Amino acid sequence: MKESIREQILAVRQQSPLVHSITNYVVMNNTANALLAVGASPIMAHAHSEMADMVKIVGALVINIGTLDEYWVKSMELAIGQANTLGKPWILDPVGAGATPYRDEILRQLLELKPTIIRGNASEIMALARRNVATTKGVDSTEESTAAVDAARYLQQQFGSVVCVSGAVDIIVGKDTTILLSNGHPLMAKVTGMGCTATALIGAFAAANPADPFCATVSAMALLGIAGEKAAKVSNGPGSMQVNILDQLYQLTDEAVASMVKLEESHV
Ligand SMILES: Nc1ncnc2c1ncn2[C@@H]1O[C@H](COP(=O)(O)OP(=O)(O)O)[C@@H](O)[C@H]1O
Ligand SMILES: Cc1ncsc1CCOP(=O)(O)O
Ligand SMILES: [Mg+2]
Repeated sequence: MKESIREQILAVRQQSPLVHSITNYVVMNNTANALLAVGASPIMAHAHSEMADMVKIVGALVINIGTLDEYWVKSMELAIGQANTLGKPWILDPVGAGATPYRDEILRQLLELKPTIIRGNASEIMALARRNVATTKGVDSTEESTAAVDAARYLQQQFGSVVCVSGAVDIIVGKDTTILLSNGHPLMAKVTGMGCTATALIGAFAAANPADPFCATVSAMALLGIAGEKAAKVSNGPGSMQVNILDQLYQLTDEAVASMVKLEESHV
């Protein structure tokens, strides 16, 4: 797996894939900068009239419901329809799942379109699977990622998606394999849009490596976690952390990621 992570990082830098995001107002700038820092190319667009043409020219589509509304939901459906027709990977970030009935109903409809990859925090993944949802706190998790493993497995089996639950430990659930990554730093959760950034980077890795969405997800999460770890060492708080992560995403070599990754694999 470590060798595959190295190859995937190099593939993103060599190919510089174009990633289309329909994402929320809060994180547009952060995620565009993170995509550029890893060597990918961002485009954000949501006009109905250009969705089908836009998806034709991109390598992957990121759907993030953070600040959804009725117009944007239609944009999402048009873009996903085209991605599915063309066999391009699309990644769902169920921001705030469980917060309101509207959000949950839209997510139910989006799940039927079978995302290639789903990435959310534990509360969101549990709400998405409608499992053990005790509490929700908007966009932040009230649960540890380990509490959402059953929910992630359920989603994987039901919709065929690779499912990533992020948190102190990132858990990536594929058809036959589950990988746990223990990189990262608590300061990452103090920067808004860190989860959305994870999802955007997964988009870049899935675009460069469409044949292996599981490994693409592991690679993106490993890179971000290690960038967070290194950034935290030179940051004074959330403000400097936000910019230092971008520098680390830009500077980290594939060798450094392979040597620093804390990865545990289970075949279940
Ligand atoms: N306590 C923590 N320790 C280490 N890494 C963390 C921690 N909390 C979040 N992260 C990292 O921050 C990124 C965003 O994850 P998370 O905070 O779960 O997403 P969201 O912003 O959607 O709630 C992931 O790369 C995750 O590994
Ligand atoms: C605060 C907020 N409100 C709507 S979207 C959003 C950003 C959430 O970003 P993340 O899930 O990456 O923390
Ligand atoms: Mg989130």
